[in-house]
Amino acid sequence: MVAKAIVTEKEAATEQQAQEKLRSLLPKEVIEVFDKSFKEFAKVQIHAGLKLLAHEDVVVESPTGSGKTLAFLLPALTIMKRKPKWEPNEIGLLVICPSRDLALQIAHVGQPFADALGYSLHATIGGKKIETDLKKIHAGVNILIATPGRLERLIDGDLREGKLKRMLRCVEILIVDEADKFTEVSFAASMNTILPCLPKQRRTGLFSATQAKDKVDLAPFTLRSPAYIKLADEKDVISPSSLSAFYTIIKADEKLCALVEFIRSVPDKKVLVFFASCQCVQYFSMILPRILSKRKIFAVHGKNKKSRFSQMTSFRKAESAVMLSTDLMSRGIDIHDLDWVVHFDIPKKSSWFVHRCGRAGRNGREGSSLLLAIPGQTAYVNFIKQHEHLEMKEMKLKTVTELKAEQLRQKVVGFASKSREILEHGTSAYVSWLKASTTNDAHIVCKFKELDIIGHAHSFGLLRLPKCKETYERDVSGFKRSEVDTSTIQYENKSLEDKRKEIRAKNEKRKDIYKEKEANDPRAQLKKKIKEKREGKNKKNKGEKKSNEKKKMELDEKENGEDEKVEIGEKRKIKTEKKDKTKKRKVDSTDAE
Ligand SMILES: Nc1ncnc2c1ncn2[C@@H]1O[C@H](COP(=O)(O)OP(=O)(O)OP(=O)(O)O)[C@@H](O)[C@H]1O
Repeated sequence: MVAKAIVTEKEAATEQQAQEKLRSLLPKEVIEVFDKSFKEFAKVQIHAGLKLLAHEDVVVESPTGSGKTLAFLLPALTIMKRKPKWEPNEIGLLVICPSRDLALQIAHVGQPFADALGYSLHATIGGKKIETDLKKIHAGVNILIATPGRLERLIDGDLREGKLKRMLRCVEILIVDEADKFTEVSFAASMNTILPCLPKQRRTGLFSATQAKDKVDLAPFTLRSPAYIKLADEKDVISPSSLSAFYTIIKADEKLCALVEFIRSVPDKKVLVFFASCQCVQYFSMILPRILSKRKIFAVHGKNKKSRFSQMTSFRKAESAVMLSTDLMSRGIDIHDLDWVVHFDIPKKSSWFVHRCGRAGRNGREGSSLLLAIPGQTAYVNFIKQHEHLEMKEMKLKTVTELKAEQLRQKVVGFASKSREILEHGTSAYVSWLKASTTNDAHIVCKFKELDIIGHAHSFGLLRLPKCKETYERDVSGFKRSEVDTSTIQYENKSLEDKRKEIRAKNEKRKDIYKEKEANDPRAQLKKKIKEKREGKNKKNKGEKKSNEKKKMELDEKENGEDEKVEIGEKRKIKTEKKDKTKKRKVDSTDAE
């Protein structure tokens, strides 16, 4: 597959001409909806739109927040409009994206255009019943926005009727948003189910801020001599020029204190904090509201599927708030007034880092990102600069002190000492952090064995250091173990506590019954006696055995010694006899000579 030359500014003539050219190609319904919200097309919308409308496949790489969503929706809807009528059971546009939240966001952007054109649009994401979704799609869909896993399950679930496959065979445009994400193994199975259902004679557009570095990874999409459109801001980097990236070096013990002090320093800003795992988001969403009681704190992660949408909506609406999230929100999510992105932990893949940063500084609006790095992670700053072309400047968090960190640790230990939920979530969060720290792609530059895991345990406010593979091999003597008896810590949730008490009582009762049974059961008594006797005997035997063994060894030594002596004596005797014989023979022979 020989790709065409990279599209450059020259090729698209002047910006104004290009604007007019694209405007002339779009249906009036689309223009009317677009003009309600925007004045002119973004650069990526011009370049991608002109290529797609010229019947070319495209691979588009454009900075985060540069307007890629409309860059594929506008031309895709225009291509659909070329067909006079779309029947309810014909899907003309299929958009695949990696997360539910992004699918809903794309549907939200595309709905007004679909309504204006009279097309039915549906976003199919996990969490709803397969049958319900299939029923809705069978009733009639022209534009389908789907997460791959969900679409795979719908195709598998519809095999009997096969109506969905027939609908997919009408697809004229396939759009894959955050396309490089689909080169990850986790999506391979789903894509292998979906792609063969689509007609080969279609337009395909792959969009992302970071396209796959190896073009071989794009093979499954069967692109036909695609145009590679690579747009970058002035500094020729993936991140927009409106984004300022920082890092700060803090001790592991002071990490939570650094996050709290930073959030306090931006009271009227919108902050998005990224953690390494769901468990960390769950845990810190329990303790941060107790520390920053005046701030609105929201949380989204893969486990809170039900409340995720409402948390996102509330965060979007809030003037100033803090959102705690996993990398679920690292791609595509558009919160146009987000001011800060904070990396509490580094992501699993370094390419996700720039996507995380790109949640801020969108579409020309100023935004910033801050990496909380601990000693041993400074190499990560250069790693990102080298691999992701994102330069970070150092920032000092002056209000963070050892004393404040220790006071905060004791405060969190206090929370955990009164709430079993916090105690248990803290431990599982810390264990998940340990595992994440050994599996990210930067462990080459940030070696796990150099990470201060004890300092992190203090930052998590743990009462006990969990026993697991990662802590097992380490010197944990520096850990500040709390004297609180954790078995006395109760759940805040009454029903949970009652259940725990019930289980403990049952266990105690079982132990008493066993003891009583053993005391009253002659056979058990006999068994116990025999066992004791045997143990006694064994002990005695062991003792005797040991002493016998010792005696035997002594005897052996002795016997061996004697045997050896005898042996040596006999050997010596034999030798002397031999000597005598040879002497005698000599004497004889000399006589004979
Ligand atoms: N032509 C335009 N003029 C002004 N703003 C626009 C235009 N097109 C899109 N936007 C706005 O820019 C913001 C970013 O758009 P979008 O989410 O499509 O960016 P993106 O490139 O897909 O970002 P990401 O790489 O993070 O997915 C949105 O708030 C959107 O409303």
